[in-house]
Amino acid sequence: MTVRNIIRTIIVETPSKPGNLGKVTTAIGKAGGDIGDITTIKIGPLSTVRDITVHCESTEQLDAVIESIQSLENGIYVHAVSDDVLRAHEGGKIRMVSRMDIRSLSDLRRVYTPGVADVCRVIQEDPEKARYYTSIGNTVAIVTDGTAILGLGNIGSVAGMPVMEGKAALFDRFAGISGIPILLNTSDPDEVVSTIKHIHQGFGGILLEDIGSPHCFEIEERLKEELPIPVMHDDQHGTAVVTLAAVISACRSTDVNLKDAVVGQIGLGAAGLAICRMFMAYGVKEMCGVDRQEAALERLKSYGGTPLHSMEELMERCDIVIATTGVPGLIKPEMIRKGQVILALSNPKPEITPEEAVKAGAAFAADGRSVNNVLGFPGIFRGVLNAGATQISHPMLVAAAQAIADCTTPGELVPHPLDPKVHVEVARAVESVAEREMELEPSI
Ligand SMILES: NC(=O)C1=CN([C@@H]2O[C@H](COP(=O)(O)OP(=O)(O)OC[C@H]3O[C@@H](n4cnc5c(N)ncnc54)[C@H](O)[C@@H]3O)[C@@H](O)[C@H]2O)C=CC1
Ligand SMILES: CC(=O)C(=O)O
Ligand SMILES: [Mg+2]
Repeated sequence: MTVRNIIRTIIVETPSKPGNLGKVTTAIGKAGGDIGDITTIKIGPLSTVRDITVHCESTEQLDAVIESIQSLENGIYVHAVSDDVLRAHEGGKIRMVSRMDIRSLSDLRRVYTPGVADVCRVIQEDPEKARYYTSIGNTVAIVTDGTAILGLGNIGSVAGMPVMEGKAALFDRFAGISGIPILLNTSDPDEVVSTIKHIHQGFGGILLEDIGSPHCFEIEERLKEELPIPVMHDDQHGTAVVTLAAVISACRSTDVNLKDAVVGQIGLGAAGLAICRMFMAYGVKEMCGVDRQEAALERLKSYGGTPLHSMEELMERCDIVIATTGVPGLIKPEMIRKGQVILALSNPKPEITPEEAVKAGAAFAADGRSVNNVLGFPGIFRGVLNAGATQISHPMLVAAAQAIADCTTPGELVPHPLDPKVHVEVARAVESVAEREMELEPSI
């Protein structure tokens, strides 16, 4: 499938006669545009106005689509072109809402003063009760320092807020969890750790997001050690879980034994290194990697992986190739070996489109739209919060990957993210491992 990141709504007026909408849709298709929704806005005796959502590969293609419609003439007009994605973000994507109806004075006194004071006292006497009488146990901080926002780089945490709001929306939609974005204006590990430590008690868990490497590794490790609540850097472990699930499915379909396959990782940053660690822990014997930074190669080596000298060598040697570099178009079609599995996961644009990879001979190919950590993090946090676990462990992550793979229909690499079953199954798998671990090592 071609990557069509430009989504616009074109407002088109046509004469109210049969056949005119067909002319417009044909004109859009001829210029290479892909049609999404069509909504009729007005039907008059003489003319009809419709909103037509069009997905394009580039602004040049969008211009060609508009030109193609306009050239139809004979009463067919483009009135306006609006940017749906920007429009959808007007006012932000999330807000805090009350779970209580406040209609009477007695409601007010129950929700707020004086009634609330009794609840404060109950929690003061037994802080554990905050889990029952506040939203803390169902709230996760989504913390970024803005240094690795998608593949856009260090654009700052305010510019990254739309991503954090997106994660919060997904937490709510798929797991019923309140996600609260926290935008840091420091990426110094000491300051980040200290800031999160000072605010952690308002949250049931901490999701670190789009924090660049290598400082993300130290920040996560220290927070995991020092905080009594689950902490997970999603770009590391959420991505590794979903990638492992996708590769398990690909191996099932191609009759390849994953543990015997040679797996190559291009880009050994937050996502890439965690993917390597996850695959090696799963039992992959030969895990190769490349990165343009020597220190990243050293890190791979320290975990038992094999650093290679070039991407060409990796492409030549590996059966399964995963890329998380943030560099669009990095993998050229001529580098692909017949029968390879190619997961080019960078957002918003992959290292190679699945369409190009399959055309070049890949047996399976996917990008970051389908193999995306959205399949993991909502259920992972639902599971640990349900269990009251204080850590997210490696066995929980493997169980999450297995649950995702088990929800995948044959022929697909991963389930559809809107399939509610996948999030429920991930939560169930994580919760049951968490409970087992807590039985073995109950916290004091
Ligand atoms: N599909 C998904 O669920 C996810 C996708 N990603 C994507 O992965 C990409 C990387 O994200 P992070 O790991 O968080 O960033 P990062 O900045 O921690 O890592 C990027 C790594 O790629 C390396 N790199 C850059 N250009 C390279 C090249 N030409 N050859 C070899 N190595 C190169 C860098 O040196 C760095 O080590 C982003 O585009 C992000 O959108 C990240 C997390 C989840
Ligand atoms: C999906 C995601 O977390 C990323 O691209 O950074
Ligand atoms: Mg991310």
